[in-house]
Parts: sequence; C-alpha cells; structure tokens
Amino acid sequence: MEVHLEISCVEGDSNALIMPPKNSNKRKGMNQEQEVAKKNKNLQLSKSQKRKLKKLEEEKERTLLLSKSIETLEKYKIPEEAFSLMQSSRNICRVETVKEKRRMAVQFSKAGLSPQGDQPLKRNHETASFDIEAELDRIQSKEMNEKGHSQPMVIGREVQNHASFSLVFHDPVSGNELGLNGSSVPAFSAGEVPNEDNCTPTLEVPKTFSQASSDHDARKTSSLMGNLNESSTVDLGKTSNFPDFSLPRPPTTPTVEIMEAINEQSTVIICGETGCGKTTQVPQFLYEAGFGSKHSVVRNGVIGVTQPRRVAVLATARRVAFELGLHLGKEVGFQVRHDKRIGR
Ligand SMILES: Nc1ncnc2c1ncn2[C@@H]1O[C@H](COP(=O)(O)OP(=O)(O)OP(=O)(O)O)[C@@H](O)[C@H]1O
Repeated sequence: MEVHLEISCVEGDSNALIMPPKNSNKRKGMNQEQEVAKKNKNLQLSKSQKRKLKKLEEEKERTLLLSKSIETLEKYKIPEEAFSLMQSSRNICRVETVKEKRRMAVQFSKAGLSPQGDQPLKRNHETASFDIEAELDRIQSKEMNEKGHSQPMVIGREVQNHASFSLVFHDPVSGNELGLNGSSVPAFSAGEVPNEDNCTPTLEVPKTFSQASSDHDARKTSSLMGNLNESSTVDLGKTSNFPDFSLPRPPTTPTVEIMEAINEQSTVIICGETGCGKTTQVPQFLYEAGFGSKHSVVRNGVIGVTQPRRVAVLATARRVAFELGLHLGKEVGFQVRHDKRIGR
C-alpha cells in the first residue's frame, strides 16, 4: 500500500499523466522522421538504376531525333522517277556516247524536262575529239566482242545508227577545224555514210590551204583515219611510202640532254607539258639510239610505255609505229587486256 501512495504522489507532482504521452509523441515523431528518411533513402536510386534511367532518356532523345530526321527527309524526298535522271559521280569527266546522250534525252523528256546542258544530240565541234575517243573505245570494245582485233573498224555501220556524225578536230597550228578529208567541219549524214567498201580515208587537202598546213592537215587526217579504221583502210606499213608523213619532232624536245641523262643515270624523270612528246617522242629516240635492239648487249630488251586507258595505248602504239615508219604488231606492239599485238 505504501508503495502505491508514493507512486501516486510522484505522479501527482511531476505531471506524470502528461509526460508519458509526450515521450511517446517524441518517439512517434522520431519514428516518422526515420520513416521519411528511410523513404528518401529508398527514393535514392542505385547506380544501375541511374544508368538504366540515363539509357532510357538517351533512347527517348534518339527516337525524337530520328523522327525529326525522317520528317525532314520525307519533306525533301526526290521522286523515284528522278533517280533515273541522276548520274553517278564516276561518270564525271567521262564523255557520253551518242547512245547514252540519246537515252538521257528520252528519260528527260519522259520526266517532262528539257535535256541536260542544251546540247542534246548534236555533236559539239569542240568536244568532237573527245567523242572520237569515246567512239574509238566503243568501237574497240565492240570489235573485241565480235571476236578478234583483225576485224575492220567500220565507221559506216556505227554512223548509220546516228542521225548525224561528224569527225572534227581542232588544229592548234592553223587554228582550223578539220574533218576527215581535211575540209572544214564535214559531217556524214545517215544518207551519205560511206559503206564498208568505200571508207578508205581520203587524203585530199583542199587547195585553199597553204602547202605547209596542207601537209600537216593531211598527216593529222591520215593519223586520225589510222586510229579509226586500221585494217580496212590504212596499212601502216604503207605509210613509209609517204616520205613527209613522219612528223618532225617538236624543236624544243631536248633530245641530247635527255639522252645524256639516260646514259649517265640509272633513273631519269622527265617533266614536260602535255603534248610535248614524253610518250611518243622519247621512246622513238631511245629506239634510234639502239635501246631495245637485239644486237645490243647493254641496251637490249624492250622500250616500255604505259598508258592509263586502252584507247590511249592503241593510239600511242599506232602513232609511234606511224612516225617511225614501222609495222604495228612487229617492231612496235601493244598489249591491253584481252588484246595483244607484240612482234616476236
Ligand atoms: N595518236 C596521235 N595522233 C596524232 N597526233 C598525236 C598522237 N599521239 C600524239 N600525237 C601528237 O604528238 C605530240 C606529242 O604527244 P605525246 O602523247 O607524246 O605527249 P605527252 O607529252 O606524252 O603528253 P601527255 O603528258 O599528255 O601524255 C602531241 O602534240 C600530239 O599532237
């Protein structure tokens, strides 16, 4: 009993009835804080979660960017018909054949556009020399397909496929534009195309030209014809019948210096402007100096010349053979893929 009273006294003095709830509140408050902290702690993401979240955000951004890009592409999309009118960058600087030009013109007209460059089918005189090259290439490949390089190159057959065909080159000496027969800018129309039998090159030089320029033109004409129509018309062996045909070397060709350098050095690099004769002249005076001779112990072997294109190989070989008055395929030969004419 005593104990009980004491307790009640103590309780009465120290406001014992209020204190316990206070303590419990404090404890409760502390618990709440702890819970919040715990919750916050739970809200703090782990490293892997953060990484995942970052990834998701990035993916979202990427998808957004992609959709924007697709939208832009759709906006500037080229219609499918226009694809056929586009040309590959590989064809830059490549001369189009008449057939290709015609095909393009048809495609352009189908698309309701005017043909490219306002020079559709008619051959431009300035580009004719390039066209000749392209034509040569085509003829050459056609020739190869039709088995054997001994097949004559028939200009007539090629020409008949086109409405009009003119072979023109620009003479840098006289400044004249010359055609196959030496006259100014001739053109074969389909009607007046020479047939296979009569496509012999005519070396008639109009009398209006001076003798000097006539000789020069005739030589050019002949060489041009030689390039175009070898077996059917031009026998390169016969060119020696024309004593004036062999062009004089450019007077500026420093033959002596080059020969001296070649004799003294094991390697010589010759630099010169285009057309100065590095390809056609140097081999000639090497040949004349005895290089490539079977009889020479030191200088025997071959004088080799490389060219990047097969048409250039053929033209160079023909030119050198022509200027030296030798036979192509004997003393002067050439070798390209699928074709080889080298003397034994
Ligand atoms: N097949 C050919 N038909 C007509 N003339 C030609 C022929 N090949 C060369 N020539 C003439 O001979 C000259 C010398 O030409 P060549 O090819 O030897 O010059 P190049 O210095 O080798 O030129 P590049 O540096 O461009 O190859 C040229 O001015 C050119 O007019």
